[in-house]
Amino acid sequence: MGSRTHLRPPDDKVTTLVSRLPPSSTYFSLEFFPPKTQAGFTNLQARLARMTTAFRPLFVTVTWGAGGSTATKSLELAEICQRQLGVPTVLHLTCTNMNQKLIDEALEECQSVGIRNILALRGDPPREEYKDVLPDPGSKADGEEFVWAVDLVKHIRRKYGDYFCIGVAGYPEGHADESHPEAGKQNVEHDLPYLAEKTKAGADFIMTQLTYDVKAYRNYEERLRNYIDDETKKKLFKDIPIIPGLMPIQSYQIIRRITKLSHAKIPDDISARIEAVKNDDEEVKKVGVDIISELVEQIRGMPQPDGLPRGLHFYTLNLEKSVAFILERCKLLPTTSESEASSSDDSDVAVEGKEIVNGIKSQHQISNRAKRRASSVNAQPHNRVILGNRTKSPNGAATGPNVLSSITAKHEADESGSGIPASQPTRTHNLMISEGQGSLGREATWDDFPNGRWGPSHSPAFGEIDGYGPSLKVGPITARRLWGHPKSAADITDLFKRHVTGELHAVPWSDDVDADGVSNTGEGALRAETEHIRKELLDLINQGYWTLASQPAIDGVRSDHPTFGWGPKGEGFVFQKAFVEFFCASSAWPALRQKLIDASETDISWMKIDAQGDFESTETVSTSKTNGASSKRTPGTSGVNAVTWGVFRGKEIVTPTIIEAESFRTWGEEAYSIWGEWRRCFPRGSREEKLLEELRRTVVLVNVVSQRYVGEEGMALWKLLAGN
Ligand SMILES: Cc1cc2nc3c(=O)[nH]c(=O)nc-3n(C[C@H](O)[C@H](O)[C@H](O)COP(=O)(O)OP(=O)(O)OC[C@H]3O[C@@H](n4cnc5c(N)ncnc54)[C@H](O)[C@@H]3O)c2cc1C
Ligand SMILES: NC(=O)c1ccc[n+]([C@@H]2O[C@H](COP(=O)([O-])OP(=O)(O)OC[C@H]3O[C@@H](n4cnc5c(N)ncnc54)[C@H](O)[C@@H]3O)[C@@H](O)[C@H]2O)c1
Repeated sequence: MGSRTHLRPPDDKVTTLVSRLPPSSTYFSLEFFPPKTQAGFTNLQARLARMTTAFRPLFVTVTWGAGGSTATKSLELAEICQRQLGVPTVLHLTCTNMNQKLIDEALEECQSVGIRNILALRGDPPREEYKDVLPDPGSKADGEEFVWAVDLVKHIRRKYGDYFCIGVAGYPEGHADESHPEAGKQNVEHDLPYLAEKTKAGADFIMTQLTYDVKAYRNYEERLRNYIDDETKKKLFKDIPIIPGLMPIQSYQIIRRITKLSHAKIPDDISARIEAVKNDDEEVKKVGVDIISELVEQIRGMPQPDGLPRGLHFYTLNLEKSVAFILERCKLLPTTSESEASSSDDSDVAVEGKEIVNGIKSQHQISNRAKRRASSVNAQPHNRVILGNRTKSPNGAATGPNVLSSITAKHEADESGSGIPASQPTRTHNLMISEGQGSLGREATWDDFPNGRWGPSHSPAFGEIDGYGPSLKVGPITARRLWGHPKSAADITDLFKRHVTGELHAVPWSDDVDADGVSNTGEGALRAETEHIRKELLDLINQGYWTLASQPAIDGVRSDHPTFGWGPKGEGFVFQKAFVEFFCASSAWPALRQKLIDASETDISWMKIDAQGDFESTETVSTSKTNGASSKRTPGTSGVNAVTWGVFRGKEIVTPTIIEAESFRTWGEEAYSIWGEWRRCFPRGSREEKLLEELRRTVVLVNVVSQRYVGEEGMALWKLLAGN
């Protein structure tokens, strides 16, 4: 054990919580990731308070960025969940590609805040350069090396005894990566001996990769339950909790990307239902709720070993509405008492009044601040999905002390409950969240386009797709296959040219690429809209502007337009301002900067950042000019620029793509770390490695938007940038 003084922790181990549930009951857990931006973090706290109060999961889990990239934020979030909200928390922890001292620091920190559960993972395959990064002397046993998740399980057991309850990952459709290409693409049988090894080393429960394939999941669970370990000749997984991972469907783009990233198959019938509504986000969410609710029912119908409660794990992506609908539809929530029902029309009182205790009160105060902030950008308070057949659960509510009042609370549940005691108006809250009623409903926005182009940075879901941190998305072998061995800036220019002509489907910064280097969406290298500005983009690339993203100006085309349309079909019009984002040499920046400053500020807005985090924009320059009394605009405005918007019948204006300073800065950090990851695909000291490091240090990242989108003026951006 570590040397620090620790709180006497409650027995919040997942296995203990499960053992206290009534036989054959159903429980669920929720996964969250640390948001990228400070505003997102603040808003997530409010959302967590709402979700844990209203949904009462048995426990929550907090992800860990691969290589420790989110270490501080993950620990902060886990502490908020465990201590402030009093919800038993599982911290995910990976063990590869980071200074291994971090692992013990994280485990010690968990002890000091009373966290009793770790999901022990490998993370990305280990990279050579991390082999020498040893932990502090004495913390590792001789010969101990972190290569697989089992090494972390062993380390935790050796050093921390049985303080932690340990979960490990399972893969119903098989695990896939470059570390064992000889095993074929995905092979459940290949994984089983290693899952057995993790269990024998001390794992207490298995949590699975997300799946939409109920047949594959049924086979997997059956296979595990009947698996006989070669060494012990025992049925090793006979009664271990196996918790299937389910991800609510938030948008067409997200499900396409996430299933590719996680190598999960979408069965044909499910795929057809989603494809049929793919251009209408609201419909996708509705159908998604149906699909996941059906999966939940099918999984609940599968036999469990005697009396073992059935667990379900929801990957929330920090979003709340779809989960609220699914929990409601599947009757996974405690019922509403009469008094609760009567409070539903008076939601502000119900939320902020006497039933909210201790820390949670302040959480709701935070959420009110968040509400005010949210209303300033992209607020869509009346967004709602109407679902039929909402019935009240026939089972009684769970009883017990108030979990939110103390971290030592016990967790008990009846047959339908989730395991968290019910002294809050939980079902009422849930209905408010899903139906958009009262203050809870207003706060619980859909975050409609959280991972589309660049949604609002204040969304807790902003910018993440899997919550495991920034990444090149492919391993070294695939990176070299896709992008070759760059030895000069001209080689990089060539890659970008090939990308924009459609010959190469991804550059290292593209989202649309999975671990095998294949397009995620299957829609090809670029969106169809890019065709309209291909010539202009190629001109820019030839000038040394390596373009990463762009869009042409659009002046009110119908929402069912085959190239530019989105949103409810035939019910509105969509608009876009032209923009482009690119890297260019820092030596080219002063002249370009001057050109942008000389352009009319009402026509152009721009932002620039470099590897050191030096940020400049129209507004910072404008502010400094104001100090010299030459500005034409109000300084210090928020830096928020809606560049795509839609006007639909009966709705507020929808703004799926917003360019703003905070998200640009966050993206900038990620974009430079991708240079760093690409560099590591080559041997130390090689020409390629030196070139990529040199470029990482010296290029600047620039984003330019033209405010003019009407008629001929829509081409003004390209003319400005092309002109010398
Ligand atoms: C529920 C869940 C949560 C996750 N959370 C995170 C997270 O927060 N952050 C993050 O970065 N990633 C996360 N991941 C992703 C995970 O880190 C990756 O899937 C990783 O590639 C494998 O991790 P693992 O723990 O399954 O590794 P392992 O158990 O080590 O297995 C990795 C692969 O290697 C094989 N293998 C294991 N041991 C050996 C051996 N001795 N010899 C040969 N082959 C072997 C296995 O069969 C498997 O194919 C999560 C995954 C799941 C399912
Ligand atoms: N500025 C920000 O705040 C911010 C934040 C996050 C992400 N990003 C950018 O978004 C990209 C991924 O986001 P997304 O998946 O939502 O974008 P996306 O897939 O919607 O792409 C945006 C548009 O850029 C075009 N495009 C793609 N690659 C291009 C290239 N190399 N050159 C010119 N145009 C190209 C696409 O065809 C599409 O029209 C990242 O690569 C990054 O450049 C920017």
